[in-house]
Amino acid sequence: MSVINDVIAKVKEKDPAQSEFHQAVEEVLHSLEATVERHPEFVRENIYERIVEPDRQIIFRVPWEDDEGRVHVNRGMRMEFNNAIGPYKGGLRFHPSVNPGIIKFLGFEQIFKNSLTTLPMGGGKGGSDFDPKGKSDREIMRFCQAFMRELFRHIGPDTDVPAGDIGVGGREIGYMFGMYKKLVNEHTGVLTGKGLDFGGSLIRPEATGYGAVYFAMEMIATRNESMEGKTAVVSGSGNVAQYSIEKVNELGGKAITISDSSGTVVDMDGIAGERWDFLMELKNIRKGRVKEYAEKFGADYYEGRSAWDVVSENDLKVDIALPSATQNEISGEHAQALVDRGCQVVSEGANMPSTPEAVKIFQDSGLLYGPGKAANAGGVAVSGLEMSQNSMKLSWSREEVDRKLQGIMKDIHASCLQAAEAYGKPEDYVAGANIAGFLKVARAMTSCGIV
Ligand SMILES: NC(=O)C1=CN([C@@H]2O[C@H](COP(=O)(O)OP(=O)(O)OC[C@H]3O[C@@H](n4cnc5c(N)ncnc54)[C@H](O)[C@@H]3O)[C@@H](O)[C@H]2O)C=CC1
Ligand SMILES: O=C(O)CCC(=O)C(=O)O
Repeated sequence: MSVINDVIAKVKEKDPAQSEFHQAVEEVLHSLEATVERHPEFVRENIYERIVEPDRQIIFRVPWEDDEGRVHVNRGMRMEFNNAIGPYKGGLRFHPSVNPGIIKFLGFEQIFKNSLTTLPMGGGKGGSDFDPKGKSDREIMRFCQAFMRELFRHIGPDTDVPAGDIGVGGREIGYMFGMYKKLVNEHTGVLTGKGLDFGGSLIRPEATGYGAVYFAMEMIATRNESMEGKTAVVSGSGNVAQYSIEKVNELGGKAITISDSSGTVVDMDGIAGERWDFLMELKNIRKGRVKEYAEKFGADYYEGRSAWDVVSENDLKVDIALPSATQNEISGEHAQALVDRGCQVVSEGANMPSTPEAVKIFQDSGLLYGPGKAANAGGVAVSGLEMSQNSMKLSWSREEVDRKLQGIMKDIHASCLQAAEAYGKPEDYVAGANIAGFLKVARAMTSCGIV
């Protein structure tokens, strides 16, 4: 059996129920086949097997009290995956679907994504099966405090620096930061995505969405095209979706969809101006459903259908797809429908939103497909810039951070293409992202010995 197949078989044997983790490992390791012959030192040091095993898996109880005085117990976790090139870094997800396999897939992806940013950050991810939907602000605060009462002993500005992900935004980061500060009696950059008044960076909220659109622009530019006049289908309506839409509008494109777990809105007039402002208020302040947007502006609403179902079932023209909700949201059938509707670019704001069948269809069709670990790296890149600003005890202007973000996305795009070319997979962004992200981490692991 090849080194790669042997490692994949062991991963499946050890944790048979972790399908998302298997999926992420298979995708990355198959891309790395090309590195095996060229780097006997990585085989000798058994880097391929070492990199799929987290350094540490922390799982803990989170007891909290609701507004009626009832006590609930959720499960919290933090997968500290790999710190070869810097402190563990990656978000926290609060969603009822959270389990160790999902957090491991996210933590594993984060290793390569963080390496691609060129900033010194290792990979980690965490979260809880807590469901924020329908909870009062005080309940969210009590949950975040209870979560941090255990997590604080495992993290630190030079050890592990969490941030947001699904269900965790500025409000939750604020509550967790408050509890960390109370427990440790230190005001340090232990979390990113903080409020601007207490150490946050300008552009961090925007960074993942803006970055995914910057990455899409880099890809389109290889075909001498631009965003001007392009129609974009966006899934989700949270942080990543909101700022992807804003950037598409700013660059002369038109974003026509938003979705949540209840359904999808199609607004052929474009989600811009007062409509985008309404979305921001609806989702970030009132925590309402996208259906209200359709009611307010008379847009079409498809109950129980995802953005990709709607594309498949209707004759929607699509130039650009920006999946920004969750893993495996795009099936093979959805992918085929996108290709059939003329989609030219897929830039993944979400982590692993395309199933392996979808990825194959995208790649075989010749469409420009930017995998999440490259396309959505702008969020963690600006988190890295927040860490730098915290260490230096200064803050950069909006323009400065955005300029750095654009430079990083451009460089990630170039490194993907260079690595793909160098390892015999020209123009393959999946292979390029995996190989470029891996090489730096593998060299660091080799240099640091067997630890
Ligand atoms: N926030 C960040 O900086 C980064 C986020 N990501 C990824 O982007 C994606 C979206 O994250 P955020 O916008 O931060 O979260 P969010 O909590 O702000 O928004 C999540 C959105 O996805 C939708 N969603 C979640 N689960 C769903 C499901 N099972 N079915 C349908 N819709 C669902 C929600 O309704 C919501 O609109 C996730 O895959 C996340 O891992 C990736 C890189 C960085
Ligand atoms: O900003 C961060 O540290 C984490 C962002 C994140 O969770 C991700 O890139 O998926």
